[in-house]
Amino acid sequence: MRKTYRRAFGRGGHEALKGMDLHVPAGSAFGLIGPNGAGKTTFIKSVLGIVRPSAGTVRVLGGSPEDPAIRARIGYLPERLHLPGTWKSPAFLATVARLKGLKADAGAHAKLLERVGLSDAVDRRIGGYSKGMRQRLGLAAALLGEPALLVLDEPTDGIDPMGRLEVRRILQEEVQKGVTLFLNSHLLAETERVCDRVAILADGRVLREGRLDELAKAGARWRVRFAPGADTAALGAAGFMAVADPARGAAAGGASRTGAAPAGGGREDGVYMVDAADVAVLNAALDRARASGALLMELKREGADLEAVLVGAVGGPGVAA
Ligand SMILES: Nc1ncnc2c1ncn2[C@@H]1O[C@H](COP(=O)(O)OP(=O)(O)OP(=O)(O)O)[C@@H](O)[C@H]1O
Repeated sequence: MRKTYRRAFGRGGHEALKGMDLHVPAGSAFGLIGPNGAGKTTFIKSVLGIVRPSAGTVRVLGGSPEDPAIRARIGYLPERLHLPGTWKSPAFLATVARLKGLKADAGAHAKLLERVGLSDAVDRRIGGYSKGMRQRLGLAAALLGEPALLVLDEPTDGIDPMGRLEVRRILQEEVQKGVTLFLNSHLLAETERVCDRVAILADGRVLREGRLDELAKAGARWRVRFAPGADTAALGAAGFMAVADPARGAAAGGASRTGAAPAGGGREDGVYMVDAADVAVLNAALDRARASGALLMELKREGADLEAVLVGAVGGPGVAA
């Protein structure tokens, strides 16, 4: 799929999506991540039928996103929520339900508000809600009518850690029920906790896509500390890179993930990095290190988080638009 935003006058335009091909399996919890301006919102809008692709097609829940029957099965939480400040949340949900063509069901709406932790705030005007409360109300609105697909743009924006836990629990319950979740979040830890699949989008193209555990495994890096006196040359031959961190003393906790020094330049504190796609490779490297007389003191997985995968795919700071 391609999307070029045309200029109002004259020729040309801005190509936001440059040949994006993405399949989101039904029932998955799918996270879309990428730098600012990558095209994430454009893609979401095309899934919702708000933006029409310049080339290619979008199929959602087996149909067209422009089909009202398909749209009715999608719950959407936009990044920027516009809520009527003078209203109260039950009236807001009732109106959204009517717009979605759902039957009026005050009891179901009350349960939904309880589920998102807003039952104590039903008598208050929405204008007085905190950012987190507004997000929760938006989530309740997205959940109206038990959608088959939930598209959430920054759902935990402004929500405190306990609230995030609650939102995550709700999203996990939905996925367990068979709902497909499509999440766009800058909070990578959130995506990591909620999603089982991830696509990395940058400059209008999908750079990586797959199961989170597989993407993470591919970039697995381990931080290892050996007892003083290890043979650095032998460790280098076994794949261990001495960490080059000028800040002496920060080795165990604060050295740069990418700051590896050539083998042979090992530091007194014995901290090294080793890349190992799986535990078998890791253990083989450790066996080689031990065979050279090195004694293992600490071992910590380093490169398997989503941030490392993203930086690895996109190329590190400075690429964000
Ligand atoms: N209506 C529009 N008209 C023209 N250009 C647009 C329009 N909407 C988005 N763009 C451009 O398309 C590109 C992709 O924007 P988009 O909002 O989809 O990115 P994004 O990944 O959601 O970014 P962010 O993470 O900052 O929200 C950007 O360069 C943006 O300036």
